[in-house]
Amino acid sequence: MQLQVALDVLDLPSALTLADQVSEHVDILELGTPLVKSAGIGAVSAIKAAHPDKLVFADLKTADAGELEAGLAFEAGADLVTVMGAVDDDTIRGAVAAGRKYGKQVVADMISVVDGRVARIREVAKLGVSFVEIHAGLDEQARPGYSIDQLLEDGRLAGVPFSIAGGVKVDTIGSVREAGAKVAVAGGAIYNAPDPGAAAAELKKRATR
Ligand SMILES: O=C(CO)[C@H](O)[C@H](O)COP(=O)(O)O
Repeated sequence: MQLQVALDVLDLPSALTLADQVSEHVDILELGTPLVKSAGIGAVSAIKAAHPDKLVFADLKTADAGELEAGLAFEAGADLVTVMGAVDDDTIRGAVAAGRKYGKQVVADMISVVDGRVARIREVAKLGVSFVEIHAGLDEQARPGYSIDQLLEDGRLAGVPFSIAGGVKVDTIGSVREAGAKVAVAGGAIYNAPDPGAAAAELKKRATR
């Protein structure tokens, strides 16, 4: 299973510093949505230039104009982008068309799709995305009683390639791997750690056990 670090910081210098600290232990460097919004699409190019050996993931969370927005990120050097799994099928189709044009990957972020999530995952997979990200966002995670377990169960049931995002930590990444995830996404567990490099190394060790 691959490990993806979510660089959920708000400026490019901080993102470059964090990427330097963790890159040797991760497979994918994600520019978090707040980073892309605050630093601009040029941050994708900067991260890719600094780490050309790593896959760069632009978490656009595109909700409209899928081909246009995905194309912007691919032109900037992204290897993967997100389109929202909850939006119009034509928006997803457009992002997929851009992926085909650039030879890059499109990931459907299933954030906020809770009821009927397995069925929608299967629908979106048929639209041509490379995989789906079964995802509980920061606001959902903050609610009392949140558990990653339902994400894992839906991944097991859906039967399509998936990643998991939503508070992946040292004590849950083994379950993420056992559920059959292609990628585990970790943000806070890495960037909030006293030593992000050591935190990423420990997660990677458990991701590939
Ligand atoms: O896309 C995101 C929030 O919308 C985060 O990048 C994602 O949830 C991973 O971060 P964490 O491990 O802290 O949940």
